[in-house]
Amino acid sequence: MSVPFSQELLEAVASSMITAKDMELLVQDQAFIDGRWIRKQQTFSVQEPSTARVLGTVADCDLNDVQSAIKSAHAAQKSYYTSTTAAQRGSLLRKWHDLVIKNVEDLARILCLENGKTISEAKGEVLYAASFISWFAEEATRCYGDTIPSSTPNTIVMTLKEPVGVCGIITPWNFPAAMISRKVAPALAAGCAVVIKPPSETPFTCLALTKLALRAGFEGKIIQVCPTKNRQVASELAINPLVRKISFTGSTNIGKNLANLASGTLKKVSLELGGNAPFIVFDDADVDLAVEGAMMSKFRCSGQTCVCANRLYVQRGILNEFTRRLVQKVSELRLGPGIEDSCTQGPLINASAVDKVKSHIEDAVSKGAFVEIGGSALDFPGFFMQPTVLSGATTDMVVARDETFGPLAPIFSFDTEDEILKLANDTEVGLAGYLFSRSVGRVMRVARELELGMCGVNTGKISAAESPFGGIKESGYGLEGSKYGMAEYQSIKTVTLGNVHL
Ligand SMILES: NC(=O)c1ccc[n+]([C@@H]2O[C@H](COP(=O)([O-])OP(=O)(O)OC[C@H]3O[C@@H](n4cnc5c(N)ncnc54)[C@H](O)[C@@H]3O)[C@@H](O)[C@H]2O)c1
Ligand SMILES: O=CCCC(=O)O
Repeated sequence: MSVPFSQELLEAVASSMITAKDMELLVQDQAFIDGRWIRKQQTFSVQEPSTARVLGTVADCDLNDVQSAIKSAHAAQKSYYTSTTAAQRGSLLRKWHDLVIKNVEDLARILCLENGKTISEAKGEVLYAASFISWFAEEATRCYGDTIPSSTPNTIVMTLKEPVGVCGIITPWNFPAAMISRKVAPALAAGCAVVIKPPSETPFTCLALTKLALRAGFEGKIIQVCPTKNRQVASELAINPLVRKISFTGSTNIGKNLANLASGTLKKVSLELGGNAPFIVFDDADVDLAVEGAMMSKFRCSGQTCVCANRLYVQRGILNEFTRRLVQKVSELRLGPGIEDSCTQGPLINASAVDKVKSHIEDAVSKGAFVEIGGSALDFPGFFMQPTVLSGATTDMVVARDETFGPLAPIFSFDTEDEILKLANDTEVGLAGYLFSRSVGRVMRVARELELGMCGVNTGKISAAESPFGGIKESGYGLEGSKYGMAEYQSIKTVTLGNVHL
């Protein structure tokens, strides 16, 4: 873990603001409503997490803007669906995908600057975001209905899959590109129109993706983007009766709040909420693989992913060896501004994210945990927190219950399978989890008993366009990606064709 930053590196960062060339091509600071880019008097600023400077300002939409966007999307949605075939919608998505790939460097730069993740992670995220677009370009043409043997003579029962209508899309800052494309691509494939409220910390990536979608040929009113810092304005998406579906990714409390608001008009709702992932290493695991998995799962995006390992449980027989090797790997990380190629860990999103990690460390240490490596925030204008490993973590510590959402790996120990299942499931959320063991029997037993939506076995990498993504318990409901992802944006209509001999 190398700090402090060198003079060269600081200079590289100083010259890293979004350039005029990017501005012309992809950077956009206006809202997109009713097929037009709208400049607003009222704006809000976006901070660069690596320097705490203002990266730019963006239109701050008011209630009127959001209502106009919804009305316009509603007016346009039906004809979009009826005037396009599934193959045509797929083809538009493929063009969008190709433009995203063509612009991967610029998109990654914008994403890296506004989010802070390293440039290589940012490129990885843009490719990941693109993979959802191409996946749903294919799925568009595979939305089969059923014909059902009827219990009534001379009758055919069939089902039609139809778009739900206007979809409100609300996403978080930790994946500024992928969280948008994972929702917008299936919605457009199904024939819906979308009104997007991008995260106020990272709106530029969403606006750039929107520009590319328009270039690909999507009709302007099918995609509307309303950046706003005002939560009440954003919640109009959950309230307005013209919106028929709300798809939200973010924290559990806001998700519950939006679900309550959406119940007023009984909208279809998908919620991808917070996690508290257990990462379980049994004595019979391949330790190198487990350490590699922990590095990937814990330190991706500096620990700010919903599927990040939050609690590392290691069986006592390999506790010391695992801890030693993990600490060694963490010592090789390079913390610094994401835009600098050689850095492997970027800053956190803002000062309160750093404070949260610090408070989890302080609480754990006050209750007996030991800081094996890291432990401090950097005294630097950006929001840098050292990757940290704690040993001796126990269940009374805040880290056992709360999603840290930062680069903190607390190591707990356990002895038996029964004990670890109780510990792992002792949380109100159930998004992702990981387990490492060479025993197939154990893997199947434990994977079945874990209360999770997603379980990585002998791997820290579980996210992919083809894999169903979603949680259980208070991590929400609904699935994204995969063959199930389209259904979230469709309703099934049953058509009963009677007296077919007529
Ligand atoms: N399950 C998943 O797929 C998944 C993926 C990424 C992040 N997350 C979770 O998201 C959280 C981190 O993201 P965050 O801090 O941006 O979450 P957040 O809930 O604060 O914000 C998410 C989005 O909701 C908006 N928002 C906030 N209050 C709102 C309101 N009252 N009405 C309408 N919109 C509102 C925000 O502006 C942002 O766009 C973590 O808990 C993480 O686990 C979950
Ligand atoms: O933060 C949650 C989403 C990240 C992912 O898709 O793996």
